[in-house]
Formats: sequence, C-alpha cells, structure tokens
Amino acid sequence: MMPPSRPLALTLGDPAGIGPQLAAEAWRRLRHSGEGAFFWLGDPHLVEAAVPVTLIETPEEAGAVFADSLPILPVLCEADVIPGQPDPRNAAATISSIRLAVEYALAARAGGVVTNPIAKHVLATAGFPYPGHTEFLAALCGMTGEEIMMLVSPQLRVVPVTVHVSLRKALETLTTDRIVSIAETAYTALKRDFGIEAPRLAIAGLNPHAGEQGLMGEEEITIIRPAIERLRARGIDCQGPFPPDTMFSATARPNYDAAICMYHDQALIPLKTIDMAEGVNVTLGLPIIRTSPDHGTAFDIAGPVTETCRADVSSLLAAIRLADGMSAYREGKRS
Ligand SMILES: NC(=O)C1=CN([C@@H]2O[C@H](COP(=O)(O)OP(=O)(O)OC[C@H]3O[C@@H](n4cnc5c(N)ncnc54)[C@H](O)[C@@H]3O)[C@@H](O)[C@H]2O)C=CC1
Ligand SMILES: NCC(=O)COP(=O)(O)O
Repeated sequence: MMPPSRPLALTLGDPAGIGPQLAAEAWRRLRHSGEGAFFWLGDPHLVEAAVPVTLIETPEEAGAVFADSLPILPVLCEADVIPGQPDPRNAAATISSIRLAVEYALAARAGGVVTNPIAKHVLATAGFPYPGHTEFLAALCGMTGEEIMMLVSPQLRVVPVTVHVSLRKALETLTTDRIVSIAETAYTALKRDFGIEAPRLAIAGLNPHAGEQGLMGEEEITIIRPAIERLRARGIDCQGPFPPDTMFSATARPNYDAAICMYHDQALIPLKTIDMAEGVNVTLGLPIIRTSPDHGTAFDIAGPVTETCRADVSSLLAAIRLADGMSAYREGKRS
C-alpha cells in the first residue's frame, strides 16, 4: 500500500485580506474528502471562533487531526488584525509563514507550499525586497533566476517570460536565451508534474499580428523565431510565434498544452478572463511544489472569519488539489 501523502503547508498571506476566511473554508470543504490535507501556518486567533482548531508543533501531526479540526502551526500577528486594513506591522508574520512553509517543503516534511495572497505594496512598505512570492521562494531555495510562473486553469496554461516588471522593462529583458530557458523549464514540468508525455508549446508573438512579417515590429524575427528554432532542435514540440489576439480562442487552445507568453498581462488576462474562479498560480523550476490562488488579497470584501465565507474559495481549492496532484506525480503515486 502507498504511504499517505504528506500534508501541504498553507501560508498566512496578508492577515487583513481574505486568506484567513479561505483557510477556514478550505478546511471545511476538504476535511472529509480524503484529498488535500493541509496545515495552516497562521494565527489561530483569526479563525478559532469559526472552526475547531488544533495547535500543532510539527507538520507530521497534521494528518491525524485534519478530519476533526484545522491543524495550525502558529505564526502570530504582531498588531491587531482589522479585515480590509492591511498593517505593515504584520508583514513579519506574513513573511515568516512563507519562510517556514518553504523550510518544511525543502525538508520533505510538507508535500508542497500553497500560498495565500500577499499585498506586495504592504510588504514593500515593511522593507520586503522581493516583487512577489515567486522571487522570494526562489531566493529561499537558493535558486534565484531559475523560477518561472505558470498559471493553470481547466482550459488553459500560460507562462509569462517576463513577470513583475514594467512593460518597458519587459521589452528590454526579452531575449532568445530567456524564452528558451523558460520554455524548457515549462516543458520539463509538464512532463514531471502534470503527467503529459509529449508536451506541446505555443509561443506567442509580441507585436500586433505577431509583427506582420516585420511591418509592426521585429522582435518576432530577431528574438522569438530563433528561440523556437533552438527549442525544436532540442526535440521540443513548439509552434509559433502566434498572433496573441487569436491564440487563446476556444478553437486554438486544444492545440497546445501551454502558451509561452512574452509579458505578464499577455498571459494573465486571457487566463483570468476565461477562468478567474479556478485559476491557479504555480511556481516551476524550484525543488519544491508551490501553488496559489490566482486572485489577490481582496481587501474590499475581507471580513471577520465566520461560519459562512463571503469569498469564493474555488481558486484556493484548485490550488490545493493541484499541489496534491503534482506531489503525487513526483512521488510516483500517479501516472
Ligand atoms: N498570489 C498573490 O499573492 C497575489 C497577490 N495580489 C495582491 O493582491 C492585492 C489586491 O490586488 P487586486 O488587483 O485588487 O486583485 P484582487 O484579486 O485582490 O481583487 C480583484 C477583485 O476581485 C475580487 N476577488 C478576488 N478574489 C476573490 C475571491 N476569492 N472571491 C470573491 N471575490 C474575489 C475582489 O473583491 C476585487 O473586487 C495587491 O496588493 C496584489 O499585489 C494579486 C494577485 C496575486
Ligand atoms: N500577478 C500574479 C501575482 O501577482 C502573483 O505573484 P506571486 O506573489 O505569486 O509571485
């Protein structure tokens, strides 16, 4: 018999956002499902009025209590938490929760890390030097520069080649080498973590009409086509560059397993438009599994954690299930 999967580590996120509500609601939905057991690295005071909790000291204790109570490895907030009003004094708890989750995953004591949303500007005010989780996780794993972001939904997978930078900077940093390296990481992950035997990649153009043969921009000719040629020479099935305005249509999507996109919004706009509720953000290229809901902190709807959840928990549930599935592929429990 296969041993049970290791529990996932769910982080605190910004405590003034919807993360605490989502943690409680995800536990309610999953506790008897036999999938996605997790422990929350969060502040028990935020949820204990709404769900039964068990304070644990190690991840190994989580599995045995998960059906009856939400296992919490306590990470306490310094300042009072007022839903909807983020406070940089609680940034330390948010950061420490992520750090601990990564330590447990690196030590194989957690099956993976699922992150609740953080507010980047709040952490920046507190001196946090990273643009987002993705870059912080890479640093914690000692693999800065290897990280890539993939957004996954039932209908589409997208990988932005440039991520949390201005559009101007994205254009400056777009290179053939970068496209090749990101497409290769995505290809390897699709095989290893998603069970796709021969992944098919679609490479997006950058300019209108994918440049219209140089009439509307030259990057397709000078940067993107050479990347496609190099990838093909390495045996990777990739097509393009495709005009970005049509490659995400319902008829085009079945032709590929992931779209490699040239900048953040080229990738995230189609995904969130098609599937905001069930989109999941995955970090690839690191030794650990990390997933996250595709939405943010939603301060506008954050409220105290009660027995009913105002926020839609679908994306967090999808993130937990995907991390569980990826972990099963890696451990050879799924093929
Ligand atoms: N993975 C992460 O940590 C992410 C963090 N963020 C951060 O979130 C903060 C707020 O960003 P916004 O652009 O306002 O995006 P947002 O996703 O937080 O909110 C956009 C709109 O969608 C609604 N919404 C979001 N999630 C929802 C849910 N689960 N159920 C119901 N409604 C939901 C919100 O109420 C809001 O009206 C920013 O500081 C940003 O940095 C944004 C995206 C991802
Ligand atoms: N737009 C996606 C996003 O902001 C998530 O970033 P990260 O915190 O997962 O790096």
